[in-house]
Amino acid sequence: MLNIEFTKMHGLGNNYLYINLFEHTYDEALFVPLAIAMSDVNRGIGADGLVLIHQTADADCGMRIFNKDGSEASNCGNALRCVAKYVYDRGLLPRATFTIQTKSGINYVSLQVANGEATSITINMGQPKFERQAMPMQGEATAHVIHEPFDVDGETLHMTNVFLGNPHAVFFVEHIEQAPLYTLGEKIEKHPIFPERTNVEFIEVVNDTELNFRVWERGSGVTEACGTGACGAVVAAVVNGHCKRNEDVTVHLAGGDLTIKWDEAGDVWMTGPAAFIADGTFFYNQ
Ligand SMILES: N[C@H](CCC[C@H](N)C(=O)O)C(=O)O
Repeated sequence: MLNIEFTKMHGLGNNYLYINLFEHTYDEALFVPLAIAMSDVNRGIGADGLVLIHQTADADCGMRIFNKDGSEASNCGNALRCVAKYVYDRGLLPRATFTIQTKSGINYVSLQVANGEATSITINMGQPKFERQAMPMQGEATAHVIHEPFDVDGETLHMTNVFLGNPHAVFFVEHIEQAPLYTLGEKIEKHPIFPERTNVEFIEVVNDTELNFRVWERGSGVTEACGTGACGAVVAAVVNGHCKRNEDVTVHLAGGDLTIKWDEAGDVWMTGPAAFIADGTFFYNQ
């Protein structure tokens, strides 16, 4: 049996189990089954997935994220904010600005701090891509998908695709509470047109600086919040003429609000909270 020390944290209710690889070393083959076992709410701890905090020569620290089905993703906005809070509050990186490496690149982080704790975290989430090949999505490799008809389960929706280190299929709806999250979320996630699946976001435009948002996440299902998804939603809203570049947009997710801006330089900025829930030991029977 392996005793696995972990910290549970959440970003607007999107909760992960964090393992500090600055202090522990495990076999690489362990992480996928461990993500599944620890995320299980009945026989494990219960979470949306597993996040590894590790050292890297390319940035001040590194992060890997596994969804609760064990699939590894290349980026995670809520986990980035939680990792930033973890390494600052626990003294691994006692600085208010630093970089975190993910599989999709290097993210610049700046913290608002009070009494030795990070109270709000701002992250440069990089520049969006729109080509089908980026998602990836079948069809003409360099084509963009902006408000295009998309047939699923006998319905025709209009889809906008945005890649921000991970794929987002974004759909605008009249009323967010009527979004077909549970009826179509998984069908879109696993649609054969997406060979590596996709995250699925439904957006209601409140006005040009406010969006209501719900998400079906690849590999985790419905979650309270999705940071990369909120960034993708704002980018999709701008390219569809609902919001403006270089303006703060408030995204109302089920778990709370994020402030997102797609600036003139092309970078997408995300600002929001992160919180500790518990420290613990998981007794893992391999
Ligand atoms: N399910 C996502 C990873 C987690 C992203 C989300 N939790 C966020 O905060 O960005 C994927 O497979 O691409």
